[in-house]
Amino acid sequence: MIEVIDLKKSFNGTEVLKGISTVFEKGKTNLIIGQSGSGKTVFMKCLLGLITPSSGSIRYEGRDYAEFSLEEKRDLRQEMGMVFQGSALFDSKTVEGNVMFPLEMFTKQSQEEMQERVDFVLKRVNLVDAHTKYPAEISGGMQKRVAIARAIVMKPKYLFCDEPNSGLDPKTAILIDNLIQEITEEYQITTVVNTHDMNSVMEIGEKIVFLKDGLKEWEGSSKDIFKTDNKAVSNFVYSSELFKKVRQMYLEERA
Ligand SMILES: Nc1ncnc2c1ncn2[C@@H]1O[C@H](COP(=O)(O)OP(=O)(O)OP(=O)(O)O)[C@@H](O)[C@H]1O
Repeated sequence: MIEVIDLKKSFNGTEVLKGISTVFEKGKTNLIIGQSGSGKTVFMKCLLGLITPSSGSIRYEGRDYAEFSLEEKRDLRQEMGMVFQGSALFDSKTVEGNVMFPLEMFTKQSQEEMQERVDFVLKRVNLVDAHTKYPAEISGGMQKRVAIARAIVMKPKYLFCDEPNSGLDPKTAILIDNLIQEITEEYQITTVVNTHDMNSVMEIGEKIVFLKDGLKEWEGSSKDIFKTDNKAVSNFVYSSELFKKVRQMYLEERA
């Protein structure tokens, strides 16, 4: 679980995060949405410990990050998996080499143990025949699966995904979303996803935090988002005619 309390961040006197408080529970897929420039990336980088907040606190399993020793910060970093926008795989390494990389870097496991773990996670993301292929030889959806396998190979407590669907067709995007949600639940990970994808909001939004101008404007689940009368969130989510119609049908069905 991650608790965020009155988080603020300024750059050169400009406040970008203006006091955000929220809770991300384990076993849940938590989404951060909001317009470009609303502070999503800065917020996620604070959660990852890559940016130091100006004030406020972030608690991991109840413990304030500011109180962690350097060693504890390093340990925490190893409990965090990350799926980057565009997958960020090493082109010169095979699928297997990419997934094994964190184990080689951060553990003292034997080759056999590492191989067993790599085989397990690749199977878990439904990639069984791609071990020796290079990223350029597989599809974007498969690359995403490799990125997810690499993110979970160290058995993380926390999983952060930055725009995991960017560049994918809608059907593949839904498969990737569902995979992230399944893994989150199965391994009881606290997952935070930064997304622009409204399909993701509807499909896997167990908890959605909507940021606007550096503030939490709204939070709730994908079900709540159908019913909300918050103008900012409905203007953002229902900016397309299709989603307006979906929402209308949902509300009519329940009238
Ligand atoms: N290192 C930095 N120095 C100064 N300003 C920054 C820095 N990083 C981000 N900002 C500013 O913080 C604001 C929020 O940026 P952020 O990247 O978090 O937005 P975002 O919601 O992730 O946008 P997008 O959806 O386009 O990725 C922007 O005005 C940005 O210019």
